[in-house]
Amino acid sequence: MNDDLFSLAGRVAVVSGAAQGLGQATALALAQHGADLVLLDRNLAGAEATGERIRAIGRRTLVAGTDVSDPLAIAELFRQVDTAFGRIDFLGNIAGDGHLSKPEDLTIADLHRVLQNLVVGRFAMCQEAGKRMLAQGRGSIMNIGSLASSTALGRGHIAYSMAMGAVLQMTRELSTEWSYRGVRVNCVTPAQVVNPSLEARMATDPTLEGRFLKGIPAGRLGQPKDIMGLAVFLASDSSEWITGAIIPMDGGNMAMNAGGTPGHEQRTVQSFRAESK
Ligand SMILES: NC(=O)C1=CN([C@@H]2O[C@H](COP(=O)(O)OP(=O)(O)OC[C@H]3O[C@@H](n4cnc5c(N)ncnc54)[C@H](O)[C@@H]3O)[C@@H](O)[C@H]2O)C=CC1
Ligand SMILES: O=C(O)C(=O)C[C@H](O)C(=O)CO
Repeated sequence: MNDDLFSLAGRVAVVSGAAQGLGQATALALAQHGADLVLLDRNLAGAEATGERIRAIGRRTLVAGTDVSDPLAIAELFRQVDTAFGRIDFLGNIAGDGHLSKPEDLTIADLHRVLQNLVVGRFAMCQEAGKRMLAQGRGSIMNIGSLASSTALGRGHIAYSMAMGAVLQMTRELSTEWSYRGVRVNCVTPAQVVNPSLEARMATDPTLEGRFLKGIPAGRLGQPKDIMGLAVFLASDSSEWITGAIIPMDGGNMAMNAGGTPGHEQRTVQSFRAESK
């Protein structure tokens, strides 16, 4: 155990989705605590910009425009990591985006695309990183799931929820298979965190933020910075006995058992009965 509870000096972390949002915040936090970084994002220019900030504080980087829905590209990336760093201590498995469609309108092609991106992509990343971590006898993986991993959101989240539910079970299975060999696997499940697509949806529907906030006792939406300390903790030796955990990062959403935010104003049972007469 390191003297500094949260030191990542000498560690190598791979972070997907590193161009912006939760991935970028994770990468910056890990670098601030001493880790060298492998940064990947299909937005290569964005990942490069994150890399510049990380090199400015003296850490080494490998930056790639890898699309995580392409398992061959992932395998190639990890070969490059072997050459550049020769080890992997932490995986922040974060890249991904949403997809909205009513269940009755969801095309099978879109369903495949969402599952390929969020489920196959997250798994291929875990598998490549995990094989190396198992060989080292240590490592930590942080999968990003969602409040949609364990509760229905409605409002067109069918494909996304199916995928994020799978990410949660993937985490539990991998933790069960790998933890006794030194590889920990956890799942962070955020509620609504501000990002460009969420902001665009809130701009289109001015009632949306208020409805989100009804499900968030902490009284505000999440910000990318909210993941920084948690990511450092999960990457550090301080979380040595934390594995298979589902960690809500949600301003209290799961605790109040509100589930997702309904697509309509809440109605009391009384008013619902009156309407149904
Ligand atoms: N923002 C939110 O409210 C929540 C987000 N999440 C999940 O957290 C993850 C990160 O979310 P944010 O940082 O807010 O999103 P974001 O949209 O700000 O950033 C996502 C990043 O991932 C990259 N990316 C997307 N698909 C990719 C692919 N196939 N290959 C490589 N890069 C890809 C994008 O280029 C972008 O840089 C996503 O998987 C999202 O589904 C989960 C719960 C809540
Ligand atoms: O509730 C919504 O609408 C969301 O978009 C939820 C979050 O943004 C999300 O991505 C859940 O994972």
